This record gives sequence, structure tokens and C-alpha cells, in this order.
Amino acid sequence: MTTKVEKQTKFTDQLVEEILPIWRANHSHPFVQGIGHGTLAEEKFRHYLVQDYLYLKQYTKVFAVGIQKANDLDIMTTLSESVHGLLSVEMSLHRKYAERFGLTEDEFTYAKEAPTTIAYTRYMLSEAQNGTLAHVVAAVLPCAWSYLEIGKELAQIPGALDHPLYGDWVKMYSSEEFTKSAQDMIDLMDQLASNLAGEELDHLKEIFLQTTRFEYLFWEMGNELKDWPEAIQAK
Ligand SMILES: Cc1ncc(CN)c(N)n1
Repeated sequence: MTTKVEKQTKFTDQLVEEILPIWRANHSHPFVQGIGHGTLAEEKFRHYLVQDYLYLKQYTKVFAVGIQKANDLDIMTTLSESVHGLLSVEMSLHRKYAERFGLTEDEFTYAKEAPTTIAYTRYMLSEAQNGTLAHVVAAVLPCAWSYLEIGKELAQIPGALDHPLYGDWVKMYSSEEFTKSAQDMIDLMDQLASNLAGEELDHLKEIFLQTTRFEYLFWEMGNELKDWPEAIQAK
């Protein structure tokens, strides 16, 4: 008699499958497609990029909370590699663009956070600080994973990798290095979820859904140049 091996769906596959239309809304967002087809207005990209630099600064701190919550040295190493990758590799892309736009690093670093940037990053930090290591990973996962998928999809569009302005962005998010760091988070999520059940998994799904929705709001912010209304702008 042959034993039939049941193929178990990975928790991370379940995460995406259960919210597929929302997940894919990020990929087809006009801002994202504008990067891939080279049609996005430069002003919109610049607004997004400044906010993204501020976003990444806070996002890095979420990984630092994860390191504090972890006990396993391999996991601590993976998270600290992500911290290094964010500060030294991903943010250097933004610094390169800043130079092209004629902005100083200080103009990037000390720009004011838009409402969406605050809402998204403080949501992640709150879930991370009040939760477990699994909550930390569920919070950061859509950021890494959706950019990876988007980077790979945009790289297939003829000319996207060679575009004079957006080509470097597409190269970064479709790179081997970014693929590894995103895959590390997917694997870590599955590893941590394998010891959990019921309401604990539901909470992870809820965090994953919320940060996926925040990803969409972030694209919206870029596309519509959203910021604080003029009347309440801080000088
Ligand atoms: C808002 C956002 N989400 C995700 C990524 C990819 N780390 C990013 N740079 N910015």
C-alpha cells in the first residue's frame, strides 16, 4: 500500500490567498504601473521617495524590536542582516535619487512625515512592541514580499530595467539581494506560525491584512501627492 503524503499549504500562502484581490491591488496600482512603464510623473516619484526614506527609518526600528524579542541566534542574525540591508543597501538607493533630485541627505532625513507614513509605521511599531516576534514578522512581511513581487513583475516589462529614472528602482526590488532578504522573512513567518494555532494565527492574518492595506495607501499617497492639508502644515 502506498502512503499518500498530504501536501500542507504553507501559512504564508494562506495569508496571501485569503486576501488575494487586496494583495494584487498593490501590484496593479497606477503608481506602480507608472514606474514599470516609465510614465509616472517625476514629482510624484520624488514625493513618494522622500516619504519612503522616512518610512524605512521607522521600518528598520520594527526589525530592531524583533531582535529584542528573539532568543534564537539564527533568527537574531537574520533580522540584523535585514537591518543592515535596509540602512546600507535599500536606503542608499534613496540617497542616490536624492542626489539626482539635487536634495541633500538632510533634506530627506528631516523632511516631515505625511499622515500615511505616520499611520503605517506607528501601526507596525505598536503591533511589534505590544506583541510577540511572530507579530513583528507579520507586520513587516507585506512590505518585503509585495515589493519583491512588484519588482520581479515590473522587471519583465520591456525597457523597465533600463529606464533612465525608474530603472534603478526596478533593479533594486528585483535583485538577488532583495529576493534573499524577502524570502528570509517569508520563511521566518512559516517557521514561527508552525508553533501556533487558532486565534494566534488569526491575529497574524489581521496584521498582515492591515499592513497590506497600508501598502496601498502608501502608493495612493505618492500618486496623489498626499500630505497634511495646507491649513495645518507644520513649518
Ligand atoms: C512603503 C514601503 N513598503 C515596502 C518597501 C520595501 N522595503 C518600501 N521601501 N516602502
